[in-house]
Amino acid sequence: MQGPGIDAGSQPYASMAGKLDPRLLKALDVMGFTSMTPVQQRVLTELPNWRSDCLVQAKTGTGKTLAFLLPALHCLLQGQAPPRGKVAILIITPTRELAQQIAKSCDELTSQLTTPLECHIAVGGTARASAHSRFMKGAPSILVATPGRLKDYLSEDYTAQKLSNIQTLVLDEADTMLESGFIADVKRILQLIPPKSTGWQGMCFSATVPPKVKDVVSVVLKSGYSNISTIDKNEAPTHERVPQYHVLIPSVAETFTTLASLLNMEIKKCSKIIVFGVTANMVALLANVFSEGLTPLKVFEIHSRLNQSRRTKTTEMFKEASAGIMFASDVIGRGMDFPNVDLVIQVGLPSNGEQYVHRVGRTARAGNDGRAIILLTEAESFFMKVNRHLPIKPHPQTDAINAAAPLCADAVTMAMYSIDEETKQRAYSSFIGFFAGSGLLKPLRLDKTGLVQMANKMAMEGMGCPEPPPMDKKVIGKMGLKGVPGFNYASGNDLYGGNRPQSRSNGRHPGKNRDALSPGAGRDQHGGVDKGRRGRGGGGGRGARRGGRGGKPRGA
Ligand SMILES: Nc1ncnc2c1ncn2[C@@H]1O[C@H](COP(=O)(O)OP(=O)(O)OP(=O)(O)O)[C@@H](O)[C@H]1O
Repeated sequence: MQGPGIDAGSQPYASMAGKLDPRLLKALDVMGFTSMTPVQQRVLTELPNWRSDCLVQAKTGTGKTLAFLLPALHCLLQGQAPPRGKVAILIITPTRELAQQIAKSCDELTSQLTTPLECHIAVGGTARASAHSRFMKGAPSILVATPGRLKDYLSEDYTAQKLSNIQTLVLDEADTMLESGFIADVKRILQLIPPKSTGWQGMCFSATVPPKVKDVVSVVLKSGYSNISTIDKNEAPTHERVPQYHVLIPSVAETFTTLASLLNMEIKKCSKIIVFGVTANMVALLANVFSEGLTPLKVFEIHSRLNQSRRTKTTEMFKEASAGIMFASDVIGRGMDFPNVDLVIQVGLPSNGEQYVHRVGRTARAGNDGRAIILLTEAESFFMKVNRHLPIKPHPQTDAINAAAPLCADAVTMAMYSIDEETKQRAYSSFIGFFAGSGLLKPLRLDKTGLVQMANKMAMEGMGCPEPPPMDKKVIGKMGLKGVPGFNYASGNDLYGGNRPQSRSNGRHPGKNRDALSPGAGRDQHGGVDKGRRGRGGGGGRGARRGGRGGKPRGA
């Protein structure tokens, strides 16, 4: 169980006998964890006491989950427990998968108690009624939640009563929880639980703590909180055990062939790989295309456009798998612990340097080794310049990868031919929406017309579309691109009207997703519906026609 280097130089857990609750120590033993990881050791030995507020930073995959669970559970077991049925430990995470993973670790840690502690989950995308009923009827001591569903629980007085005796509040992935996407929810949640003055402990954990986080951390931590970091100021926030490379391509049109070429080369060395794409719909396209015989490895797919039961099943299967490629959006970009991932590939830009670090951190966990590669266009290579602290070097086989890319063109074209137009259209639309809404046009030196031209090039040269995929005028307007030339305009009716031919469907994309045509169909790091970001535009997602139509392409 121990990774080869995870416990280097750290204390054995046996040294905590008499300090840490013996049932937790026994559970650690059963889990096979004999030594503390550095962050676990620092938290357990340096906090003034285990009820102290803290901001803790340690690299990805170094055991931060146990570093917050152990002191919180110890205090619950050894201190004055709240009345039965009331939650003592509240853990907030950005994604549903991470909530499920943390709850599992919590259950393992409490497995040696005679009367088990109940750890419940409150996340979106699941049957709310049954989870809520279990929560209300049960005796939950720990709740792991995503912000949207937690806010929903807290908005009902009788449910909020269950959370009226909080002892510890943990913000996992604290920097993202305190960023613009989540901070409003977190602040609302804080208004609905007992005030900080009641004395609950605040714990904030992340592998990345950009300076701006320290300005807002006071919403959960009281001044004078302990600041623990296992990362030296001058050190890169990624593992030294992860060589990191970039592969540059002249234009987005080469994305698919270059990725095919790169994977052909890499699977000689790596068998468990995660490929991150820029948007959920782009990930869906990649997963579909590579399922069409472009790789001998089993293909997995995860993003917010899939229903939660499928996401959960895929997560479990990929955790168990010894080999395979997971095409993923940022729903698994942070915190997720998939054992033995050899390689992380990022196709296109991450949302920022922090997100790059977290994605890379899906490999080389628990002391293991790994590699990371980012595939960017020449124009996107500004990412390396603005993130000079990241040790990303040119891939030593860039020339060979680029030279072999055209040889993959026929296979990619064939694979693209078998993909339904709706999947391509959604990828195209989300790609435009992502760039239009991200503030990336300036560093890319693109204007809006250039963006549409870039997307059209990708669609027609990379995805095999005979013309730019149709776009609803309203959606274009919402993206702030009204009047920009190059679109293949279509009204919602034309896009989804009754005279569409049958599209190929393999059951993977039920097409009930309205987001694909909305400007909100961009980044996927907040786990989709939990944040209430579902798009309003589009029409109810039925098939689309092969080859598109519905309006003249202008320009492009
Ligand atoms: N003391 C330990 N000894 C050996 N392995 C451990 C120990 N503690 C945790 N691990 C294992 O290390 C892996 C990474 O742990 P965890 O997921 O908590 O990392 P993390 O620091 O939270 O990562 P991230 O920043 O990506 O969220 C898990 O597989 C976990 O079981």
